Amino acid sequence: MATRWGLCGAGKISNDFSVALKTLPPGDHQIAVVASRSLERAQEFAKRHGIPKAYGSYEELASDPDIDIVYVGVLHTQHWKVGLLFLKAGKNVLCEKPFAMNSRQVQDLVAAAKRNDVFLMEAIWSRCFPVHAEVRRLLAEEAVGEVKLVKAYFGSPQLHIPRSVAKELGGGALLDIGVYCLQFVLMVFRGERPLSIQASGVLLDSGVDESVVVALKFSRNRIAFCAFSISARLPNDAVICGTKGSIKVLGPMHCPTTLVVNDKETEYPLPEPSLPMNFTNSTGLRYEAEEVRQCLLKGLKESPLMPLAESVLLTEVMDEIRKQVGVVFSQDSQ
Ligand SMILES: NC(=O)C1=CN([C@@H]2O[C@H](COP(=O)(O)OP(=O)(O)OC[C@H]3O[C@@H](n4cnc5c(N)ncnc54)[C@H](OP(=O)(O)O)[C@@H]3O)[C@@H](O)[C@H]2O)C=CC1
Ligand SMILES: O=C(O)[C@H](O)[C@H](O)[C@H](O)CO
Repeated sequence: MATRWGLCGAGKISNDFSVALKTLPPGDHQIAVVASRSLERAQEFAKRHGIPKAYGSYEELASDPDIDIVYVGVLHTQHWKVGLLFLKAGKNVLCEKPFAMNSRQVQDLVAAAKRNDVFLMEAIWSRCFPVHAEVRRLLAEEAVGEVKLVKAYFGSPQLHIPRSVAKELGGGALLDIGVYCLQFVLMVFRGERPLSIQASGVLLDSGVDESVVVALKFSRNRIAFCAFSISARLPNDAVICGTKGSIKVLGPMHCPTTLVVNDKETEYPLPEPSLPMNFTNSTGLRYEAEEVRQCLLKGLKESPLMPLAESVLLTEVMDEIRKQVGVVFSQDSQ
């Protein structure tokens, strides 16, 4: 029986998610419906992607009994509101990153999932990539000795994109792309809460972060350094430095296909898309979709690859960084 998906939002990432699912066996994944605030946009999207049903409201999607899980692909300013709508309707939810605008909103989502006994996962798709699985395997066998330092960069010039720069649209580097650097560090250090966080950043006139650097300290004298920017192009790689060698995830580290372990390079190629995509390596969204399917088949309520407790910690770390660099959203006082 195929996993039946309902898409919330008919935008860019939903387009890529739909195309990525087409690289998986149709007996395993089907997109049953797409919902948009605009029925016309939903119908156009459904026609382009061969989706049988289109709704002009998220509420209709929340009431549809014939879907197994909702993919939330709307702006992160909407994740909390629409996530609660679906969770309270008893729907399983895969919600795009960042989970929500702050840790209080994330905790509300987690509480609603537990209260309604449904599956919930933050779509940190990176963790489902074969490269990240290999990184976890190498770390488990201490292939580079004791890890002492982690570095993760992500710079993507996107000041021309409204949702990247407007505060009311959840703009800023941290929530959009810094989240990938920080999640990588937490993955390497197995979800440990950092002992200290030191952040420094520069803000746009809109009050969102343009570029940020962060130093994090962990137990046993381990440290991490992250830099992320929506104006500068950075190498976008991540490096794990141990006492016996190094592991390098080549850019784009958030959707990687190349791993270098002690100077030995291995490729993990992606399938080609059947339709145009909006973002880099988006057929890699297939990996998180399959992770979700496997979780649902096992009756799990969260993914071991991105546990809800780690999503809460990740957002708490981002809250602290925002506090230090001076980015405040309206959602922080609601
Ligand atoms: N995993 C990944 O690789 C990526 C993840 N993302 C994440 O996906 C989410 C969506 O990003 P993206 O697809 O680029 O966004 P889009 O600009 O394409 O918007 C997505 C949807 O959000 C809704 N929306 C857009 N603007 C507004 C607004 N002003 N007010 C209310 N709703 C609005 C619309 O839904 P509707 O159709 O219902 O009107 C739209 O279709 C973000 O949270 C982003 O972080 C983005 C890129 C890559
Ligand atoms: O998740 C992402 O990839 C981000 O939302 C950015 O919008 C962008 O795609 C990075 O280049």
